[in-house]
Amino acid sequence: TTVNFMVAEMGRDEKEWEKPMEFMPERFLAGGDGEGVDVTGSKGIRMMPFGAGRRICAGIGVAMLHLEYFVANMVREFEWKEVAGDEVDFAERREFTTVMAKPLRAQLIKRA
Ligand code: HEM
Repeated sequence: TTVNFMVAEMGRDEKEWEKPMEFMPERFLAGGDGEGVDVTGSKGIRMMPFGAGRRICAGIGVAMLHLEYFVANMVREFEWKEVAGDEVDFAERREFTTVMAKPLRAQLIKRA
């Protein structure tokens, strides 16, 4: 039989996450409820962006390394701002996938 895990619902579980529907990336920093969260599913599963078990993403190591490297460089090199009058809206909008009602239109300013 097919068992379908509702991965998005894991991230909305109030027993696991403080204010799950709020965009709080700082929750993954020291002291936050997501500090050191195991994304491989070897200790427990609170989120599984790369799947889990035998068919877990084969690129998890390279993906985590390069995403951190990429984001760190983008933040170090540029100041990120919303375009005035075109602010982000995190509400969900259904398209083929679920997307943000108004995604970020970023204005990037090169840091001095
Ligand atoms: C943020 C980036 C990425 C995310 C979120 C992601 C996520 C996933 C997910 C959810 C699966 C399915 C796991 C399952 O079937 O249970 C998967 C499979 C896979 N991913 Fe990724 N992935 C990412 C980047 C990469 C990269 C950079 C590579 C290669 C360099 C890669 C290679 C693979 C391969 C080969 C599989 C198939 C594994 C198998 O079926 O045995 N992924 N990935």
